[in-house]
Amino acid sequence: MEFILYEQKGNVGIITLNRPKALNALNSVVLKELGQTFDAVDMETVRAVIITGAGEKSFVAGADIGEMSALTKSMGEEFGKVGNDVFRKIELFPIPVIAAINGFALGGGCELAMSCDIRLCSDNAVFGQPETGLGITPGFGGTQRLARIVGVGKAKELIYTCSNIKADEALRVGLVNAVYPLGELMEAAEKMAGKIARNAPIAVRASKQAINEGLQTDMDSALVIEEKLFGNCFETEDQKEGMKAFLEKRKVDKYLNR
Ligand SMILES: C/C=C/C(=O)SCCNC(=O)CCNC(=O)[C@H](O)C(C)(C)COP(=O)(O)OP(=O)(O)OC[C@H]1O[C@@H](n2cnc3c(N)ncnc32)[C@H](O)[C@@H]1OP(=O)(O)O
Repeated sequence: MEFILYEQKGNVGIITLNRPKALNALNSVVLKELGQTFDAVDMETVRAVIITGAGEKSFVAGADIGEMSALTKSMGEEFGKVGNDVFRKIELFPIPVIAAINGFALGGGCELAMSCDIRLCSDNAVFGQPETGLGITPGFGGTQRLARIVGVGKAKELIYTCSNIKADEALRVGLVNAVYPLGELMEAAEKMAGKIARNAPIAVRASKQAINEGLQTDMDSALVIEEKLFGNCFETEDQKEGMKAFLEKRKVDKYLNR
């Protein structure tokens, strides 16, 4: 991999976008490698993934403007599909993905963060969708996910005005879950990932699936989705052990993922 670093620490996979000279901007190679990295995650042992940027200045400063400057209409549509396919893979990834946003998260960088389940950022983080200032729309899902996360009015304001927001406002509008001093961000992300990894993996995966699928439909249909996934948990060894441990007033040593 030229632009992606990956390491597994216990049950947590850590992906680092490593193109610091371009503030981790996303060109076609980075996007391809990012998709391949998720495909290669060991799903037997990894129970949560963290994605962050190399350096202390930028998570991802957007899609690569140099590459995009030469695109035609059809090439632009194809580039949008490349990014959307990778980000949809992340959004639908079976286990939780935490974005540890360590600086600029602009355009495709903000869109990448929004494809993750949980967003934690450092106090130097800056978010924005500056695309209309470049003559394009957001193209990796920003018109859809930003409105769903911060509300239609705020999303339209940010996209129409190309205004950036800092970490404190991102927290206020619900774009991030929490803000940390830069030097504490990864520790906080790994701590949260570790908490997730200690819970029953089948139940965590089923919860992500229920939320993702339920949001696509009406409440009655969504509750049926939840009922089926809830019921499935009762044929797992982890459910038997989890409830037995409570009744025996002890902690579960380790869920077995079965
Ligand atoms: C479908 C998705 C679409 C999109 O994402 S559209 C793109 C959205 N992103 C942006 O518009 C942000 C573009 N970048 C900037 O505005 C600035 O950067 C920053 C405010 C993030 C940082 O400014 P400063 O601290 O002055 O650094 P610097 O000298 O501008 O950047 C350092 C190096 O990083 C390269 N770079 C930064 N962002 C991108 C990018 N999005 N695509 C390609 N290269 C980028 C620069 O060019 C430069 O490189 P060199 O030193 O060789 O000139």
